[in-house]
Amino acid sequence: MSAPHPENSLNALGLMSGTSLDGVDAAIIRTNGTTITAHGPALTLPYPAELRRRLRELLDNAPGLQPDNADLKAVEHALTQVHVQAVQQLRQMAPHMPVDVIGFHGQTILHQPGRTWQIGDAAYLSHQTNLPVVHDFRSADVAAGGEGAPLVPLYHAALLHNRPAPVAVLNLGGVANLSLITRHGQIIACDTGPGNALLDDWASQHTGTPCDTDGQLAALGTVNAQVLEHLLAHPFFQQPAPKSLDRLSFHNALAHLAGLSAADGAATLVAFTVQAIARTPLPETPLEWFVCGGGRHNPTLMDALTKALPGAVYPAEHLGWNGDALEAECFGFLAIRSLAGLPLSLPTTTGVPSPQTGGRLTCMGITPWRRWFQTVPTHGFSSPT
Ligand SMILES: Nc1ncnc2c1ncn2[C@@H]1O[C@H](COP(=O)(O)OP(=O)(O)OP(=O)(O)O)[C@@H](O)[C@H]1O
Ligand SMILES: CC(=O)N[C@H]1[C@@H]2OC[C@@H](O2)[C@@H](O)[C@@H]1O[C@H](C)C(=O)O
Repeated sequence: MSAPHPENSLNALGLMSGTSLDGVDAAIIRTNGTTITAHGPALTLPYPAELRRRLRELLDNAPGLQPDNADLKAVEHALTQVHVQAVQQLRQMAPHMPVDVIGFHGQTILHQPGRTWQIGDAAYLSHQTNLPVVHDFRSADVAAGGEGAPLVPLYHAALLHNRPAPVAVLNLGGVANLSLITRHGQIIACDTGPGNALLDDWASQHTGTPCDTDGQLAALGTVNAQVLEHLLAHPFFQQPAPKSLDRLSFHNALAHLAGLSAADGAATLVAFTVQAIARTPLPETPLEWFVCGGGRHNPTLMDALTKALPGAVYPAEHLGWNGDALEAECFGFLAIRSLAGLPLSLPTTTGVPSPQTGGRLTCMGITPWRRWFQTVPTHGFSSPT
């Protein structure tokens, strides 16, 4: 299939609710699914503490839950309502970029080999916003034998198209993942290990704060080398890429920190995140690493990364990107790729046997698209009124 023409670009609003469970990231981009012709505004709408607590409870219980479970449905509705608000607020901020379509990731509550589960009510979101919604981005990849994650590498590659290779993007979310673009333009990707999720849990247990704000606790501690090596002995690190993780894949790791002071535990968890990245085998060594995701706000983590990684380490803003909005932008980008029938994943990003399309379209109120539909030859059928 030939690449879509830049003039066929649409304004896509991407929505991402990540593994940190902290809120919804929303961003607008203009794209044809290959190039990004404009970046619009972005915002983050935090979840109320009670919703965060209920989401965490869902994650902990997800393996035994039925899709029609009443609590699950209630949380899904509350979560979707926050997404609706995010869309409404962002549209008000961008009257110059009227939204054509929403890319809605939803919230992953379970991610295991052969099974990935995102909650979020696309029909309600579409109805409330009167916009078409592309969602369910991971199922087709998993059904075809892929990991279903990470999906952001094709967006990273689009952003990096004129950067000297080898070059990498590193996302430090609840889970960390990287994309490497090689000299020959190959896109290699995987989840690397924990990002901030364990550190968040540790900080919340020891200081009552939702994260180790500005890395202050970890900066006071000393890495326990023995515990660190124990953590890095997890079988995940022996698996070849592509590979992916669940928010709770390393949940038991905190038990290995028992007996450490709050500061030493935090320092050891920072080293765990960093060493998991530094030890990920890559076919080429990146000249530059561009770091996005909330972890780049943690100076202790960024300093440790800079020391451990070969090549220069920069926050995403070094290239003028918004490092808090990249994943949301990505799901706008993938929504357009889905509509254009372009792959969302590759054998080198998710392990899927061949480049894989994906996403599902839900249209409850398609007013913006009626104009478009009415221009399409109807072969004897009349257009909807
Ligand atoms: N000032 C800060 N100091 C330390 N950590 C911070 C700071 N700001 C954000 N973070 C970290 O960033 C996390 C949120 O990151 P982000 O929003 O990228 O995660 P996510 O998108 O939910 O995760 P994922 O990419 O795995 O889906 C917070 O949970 C926190 O750990
Ligand atoms: C199953 C799932 O939701 N995975 C997330 C998670 O958060 C980071 C990492 O693990 C990544 O694999 C993925 O998110 C991004 C957006 C991705 O698919 O690329």
